[in-house]
Amino acid sequence: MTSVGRSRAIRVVLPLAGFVLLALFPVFSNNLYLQNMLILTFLLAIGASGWDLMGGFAGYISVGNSMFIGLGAYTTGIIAQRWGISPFIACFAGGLVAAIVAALLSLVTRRTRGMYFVIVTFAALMLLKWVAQTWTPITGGSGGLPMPIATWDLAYQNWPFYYAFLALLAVVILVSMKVRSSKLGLGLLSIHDDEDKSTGLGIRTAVYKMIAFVLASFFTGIAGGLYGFYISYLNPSAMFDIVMSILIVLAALLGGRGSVWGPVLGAFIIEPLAEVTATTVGGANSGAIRLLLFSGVLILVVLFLPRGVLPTIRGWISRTGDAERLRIARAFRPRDTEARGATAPISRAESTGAILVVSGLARSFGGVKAVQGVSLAVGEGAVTGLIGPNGSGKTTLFNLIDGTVSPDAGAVVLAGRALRNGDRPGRAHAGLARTYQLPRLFPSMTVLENVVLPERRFSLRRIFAARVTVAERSEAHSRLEKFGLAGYADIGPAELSYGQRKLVELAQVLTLEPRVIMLDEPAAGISPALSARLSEIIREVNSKGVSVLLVEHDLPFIEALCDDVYVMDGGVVIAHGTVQELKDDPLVVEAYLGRSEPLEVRGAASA
Ligand SMILES: Nc1ncnc2c1ncn2[C@@H]1O[C@H](COP(=O)(O)OP(=O)(O)OP(=O)(O)O)[C@@H](O)[C@H]1O
Repeated sequence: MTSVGRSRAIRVVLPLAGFVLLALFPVFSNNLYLQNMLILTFLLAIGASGWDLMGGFAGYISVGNSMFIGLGAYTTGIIAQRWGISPFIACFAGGLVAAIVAALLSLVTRRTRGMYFVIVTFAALMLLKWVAQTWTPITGGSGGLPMPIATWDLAYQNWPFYYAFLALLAVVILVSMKVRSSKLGLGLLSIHDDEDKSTGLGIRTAVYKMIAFVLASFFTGIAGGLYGFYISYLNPSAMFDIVMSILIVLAALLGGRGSVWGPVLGAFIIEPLAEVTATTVGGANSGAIRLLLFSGVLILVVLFLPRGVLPTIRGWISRTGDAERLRIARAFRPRDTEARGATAPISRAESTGAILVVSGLARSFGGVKAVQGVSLAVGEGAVTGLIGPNGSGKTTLFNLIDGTVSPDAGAVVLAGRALRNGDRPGRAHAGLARTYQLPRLFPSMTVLENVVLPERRFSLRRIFAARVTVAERSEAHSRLEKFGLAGYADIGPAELSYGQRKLVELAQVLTLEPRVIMLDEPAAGISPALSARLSEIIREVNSKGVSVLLVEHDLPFIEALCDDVYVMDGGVVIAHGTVQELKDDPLVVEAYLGRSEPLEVRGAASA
């Protein structure tokens, strides 16, 4: 058996064996203490696995996920008490209510990032606890809410609870696996790495985050309903418990966030510790002491084991594999990266009409007028240049065109359609793509996954499709091969040179099948050989009908590709024409070089 086959077998056999052992445990042992500990471990593992969908995959840290346990428990309790429905059935309504609250929170937080999400989830937990305490007619207030008493034969002990939790944990693990192996998981990873860039690649990040949060809360809510039934009496402090929220985060972080098994492993480590402290820390301040204790452990884990147990171990194992893959990739470095001679620029005459029209775009940052009423047009099938000295507003103009920054005034029209502000993925779907001055690839993915990630159009069905389909893999492979990067498909972008990363970013945006690509200084900081190769690639992409707006300081590079060039200075367009026309324009020469000598456009950089 190969090493890949062996590791795959281990990944299947180990969890199955663990599951069978856990399933058989109550049959062979009637130790109620251990059964109770395992039930609480399952609850924590379900909570931590759910938390990980947002916290681990997408990087959105919630410190209020125990609210879903509380919501599930109270919904189940109220339904069971009022309508006599079994809590084993009512708990699904608990999951639904938790999911609805998560959807509402997602809507509220859809424009917030980082710390704001932490604060909102904490505030929601406190608010719901207050509601449970004060809405006495429904929740029983601080006095609590009794759950129905379990009616099965005592000989079965806690079996129904035990197996219900174990089955739910198995479902949550399967869901987590499905998320990981689907486009949803890939999209969440892209949010984790660089959400801003992700939206520019057409990913509807707000929808991805909402689905992850709703999935997590649904299962945590069901678990909450079962838990409420198990402990038979609900009170607001125990159900909306901040210590439980901390334990959930701790289990996911300790085991390893962003992985299927990490949060489960973490729960099996943390729950026994929580049990020990629950029995040893007593007195009036026991809650506060446990909160301090676990918060302290959380800080230690973040400081000293930031990736968690499982990913750290996996990292040790795969380091040798990665080094080998990189060695093979380098051995197959393509021969055709030598510089090629300059070819004729792509003439304005070859293009017809304008595909991209920018009119009157303006944007200030405080007192800095970065872009002031800029208008320009990119002809259909043209490669249009945009040059200007540092700080003249080129990147800001790109940000305004692709929707990263909203304009104070002006409009962008693509293929005759005015683009809506505030809908960046929509601009990508309409056919607008861009690369960055400093390439921004997603470090948590392989090169191939980076190329496959962009979303041409949004559909819920696509979100649950395979992370990389067979067709996508072969399409990405052939593009990487054309770019001379075939051997690098399965390694991380961190292993690539700066220039190679620029090429991968270009390969990535081509997945959008764009009508216009905006390239921000593609040749900056790369070798002359790679620069020549890039020039060839741009030419080839353009020959397939893709229009290009090219920002570049390297004038020979610009001259080789385009004869239609805009010049910006101080946030405005000061000239427009062919490179030959511009190089004699005193205004351009003055702005660009700060002195009145003709611009040197041929020779130096292509030498
Ligand atoms: N987010 C921001 N906040 C404040 N000022 C900004 C911001 N973005 C850009 N600016 C300012 O706007 C002006 C134009 O910057 P911009 O980066 O667009 O120029 P550029 O032509 O792309 O320069 P370079 O060639 O060096 O990349 C500069 O004065 C810059 O400091």
